[in-house]
Amino acid sequence: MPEIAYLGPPGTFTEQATRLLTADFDAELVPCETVPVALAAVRSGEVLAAGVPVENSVEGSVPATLDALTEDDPLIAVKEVVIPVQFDVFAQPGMTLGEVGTVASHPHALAQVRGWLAEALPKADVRAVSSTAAAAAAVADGEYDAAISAPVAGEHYSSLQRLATGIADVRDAVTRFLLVRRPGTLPEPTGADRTSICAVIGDEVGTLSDMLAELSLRGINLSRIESRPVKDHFGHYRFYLDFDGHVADARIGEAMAALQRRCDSVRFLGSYPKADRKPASVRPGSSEQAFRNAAEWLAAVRAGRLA
Ligand SMILES: O=C(O)C(=O)Cc1ccccc1
Repeated sequence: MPEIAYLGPPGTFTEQATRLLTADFDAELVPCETVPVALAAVRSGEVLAAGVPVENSVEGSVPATLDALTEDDPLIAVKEVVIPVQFDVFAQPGMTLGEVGTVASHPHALAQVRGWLAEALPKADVRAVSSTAAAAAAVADGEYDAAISAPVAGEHYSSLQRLATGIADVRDAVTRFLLVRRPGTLPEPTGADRTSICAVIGDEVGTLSDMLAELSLRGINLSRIESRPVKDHFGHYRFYLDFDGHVADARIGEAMAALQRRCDSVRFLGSYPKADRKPASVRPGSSEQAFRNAAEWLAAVRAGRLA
């Protein structure tokens, strides 16, 4: 049975997402302490793939994932899922909110309950740990007084009591997760796909706008752009781009080839079906047929077949 790594321990949001990402095959889920550890297990071949959090509707992208995707051998995303995230508070039995002196969670979770913490636990010492379930496990071990975790953590750490539920500052928050594996055959285009790339561009006038123009000229919808520093080169950045379409689509292929010419480097991070299954809107001049017609026309011109 293929092994699939995820940000553990059991009871994380990433475990729930990874179960959905692997719902169509038999998989054994392997908890890892961090996202880089999970991705290293994919790179070394220890596991087939990993489920990782990539972006949250409130707190933005997960920097550890973006960095770990690009700072070593290439990996590609083959599937995405978006799940709602709600948070509960867990503590040892008998403890009241007023007695909580230390509260732990994943940094992304802490950022999404800032308002609640300020109101309900204004004096508590807030500790960032590797995941929401790691926080619950640490509370069960007596390291902290309270954990902010996924509601499902209550099933895994059953010695704990739930002190509060639904504490997120923004209701309806969602997080996007990717299933990532070593490069190989790509998922088939579905007409409702997303492509992710990471591009490094020079510190010169117009390079970013030229890069974006390659997409807009071909009617490609950019759904996310994010920059992260190239760590050993102050002032240089990697740009992470998500756009609608599959690398097998003519307009996407042409845009990627243009980016490869213009940018210092481009890393392909995958083409995979969008979680919302919304088909890409394609302008008439950018359709597959339009590209085929144009290629045939050009071939004819070059062969001297036109009057
Ligand atoms: O710690 C977890 O449970 C995770 O899966 C990471 C995370 C944290 C907060 C929101 C979404 C994902």
